[in-house]
Amino acid sequence: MTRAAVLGAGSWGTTFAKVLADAGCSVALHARRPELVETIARTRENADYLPGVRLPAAVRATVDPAEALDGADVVVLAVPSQTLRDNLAGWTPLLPPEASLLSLMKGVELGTTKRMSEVICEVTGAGADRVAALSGPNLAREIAEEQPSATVIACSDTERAELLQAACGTPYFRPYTNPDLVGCELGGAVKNVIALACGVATGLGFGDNTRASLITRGLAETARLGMALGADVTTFAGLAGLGDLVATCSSPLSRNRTFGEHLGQGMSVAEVLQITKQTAEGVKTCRSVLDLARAHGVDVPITEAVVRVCHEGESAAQMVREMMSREAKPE
Ligand SMILES: NC(=O)C1=CN([C@@H]2O[C@H](COP(=O)(O)OP(=O)(O)OC[C@H]3O[C@@H](n4cnc5c(N)ncnc54)[C@H](O)[C@@H]3O)[C@@H](O)[C@H]2O)C=CC1
Ligand SMILES: O=C(CO)COP(=O)(O)O
Repeated sequence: MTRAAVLGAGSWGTTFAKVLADAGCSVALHARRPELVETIARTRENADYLPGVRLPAAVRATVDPAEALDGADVVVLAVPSQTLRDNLAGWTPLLPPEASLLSLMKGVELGTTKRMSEVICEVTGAGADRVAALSGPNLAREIAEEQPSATVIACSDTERAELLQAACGTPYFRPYTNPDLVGCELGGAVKNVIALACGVATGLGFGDNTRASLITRGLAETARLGMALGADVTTFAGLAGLGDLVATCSSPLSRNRTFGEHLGQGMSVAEVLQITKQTAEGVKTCRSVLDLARAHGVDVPITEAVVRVCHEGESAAQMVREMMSREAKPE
């Protein structure tokens, strides 16, 4: 039986622990707060993040990362992207040397512009063949409710990707493999930025034409950046590209879209941050994506607009005016 350790008991970490258990793994779920561990053990529910979802008996919550990691074949990382480096510093000495390291995170590190797999390799010293990323249209709540969906497991080592695919496939969760780690990780990170823009449009009262325009042009800028970074352009037509972009930009469950919607309704970034309890990765990752794009000479107008609104005080209305008055060009 595969032994999995899931580090991070937020909405996606907890949901993925359930997926792994339903796929037949024995799962240790590491949470930071002892009271949450105690509640999960007593009620079989993580009421803070997934109220009403019963966790299988094969999920064991623990506050001790050493206990979670002891004997793990698969280590799943599910913390906010900007905290990963610090989290890993504590966990690295405890990692079993042969374990696969699977990132669920969708962000790019501020300052370094590194993707999560790059941070993992750098901090842990693991070879690239041991590190994988899972990305796709995977809104946690829907998966926790066992609504059917598909995803991608990206790893340069295809055999390892296939082992991970087998470890987390269930009747409601269908993983595909893809060797294009760069494209899959970038698709997951940039879609959060585009979802913020779609949220702003929704908050301003705009409808499906606006949203579809942003999704389509957002995909174009993601693919341009991806190609500059060496990704396979076909990845962006897949689940980790278009699939995730459509789900996140369309769903009221998305934290990024909801964040943008509040901005579009006139709230300030500080006000929205105050009422946002979970991670909306795009708010910080938009800056890293813009840095990456500038370093590679790639035009990313939607990302630029999101950076202006999130970090430079531009209003949502001004953002729309500026985007719609850009110079005319061929598609
Ligand atoms: N929730 C979702 O539907 C999906 C989320 N993701 C990605 O998974 C990653 C994790 O997201 P969620 O579980 O949704 O986030 P969340 O905000 O629900 O939970 C984050 C978890 O990380 C823990 N954590 C550990 N160290 C932390 C620190 N230093 N600061 C803050 N929190 C810390 C928190 O205690 C919490 O359990 C993100 O990169 C997100 O983009 C990807 C697909 C779906
Ligand atoms: O990544 C996600 C769906 O695939 C979740 O999106 P949010 O982080 O915006 O909720």
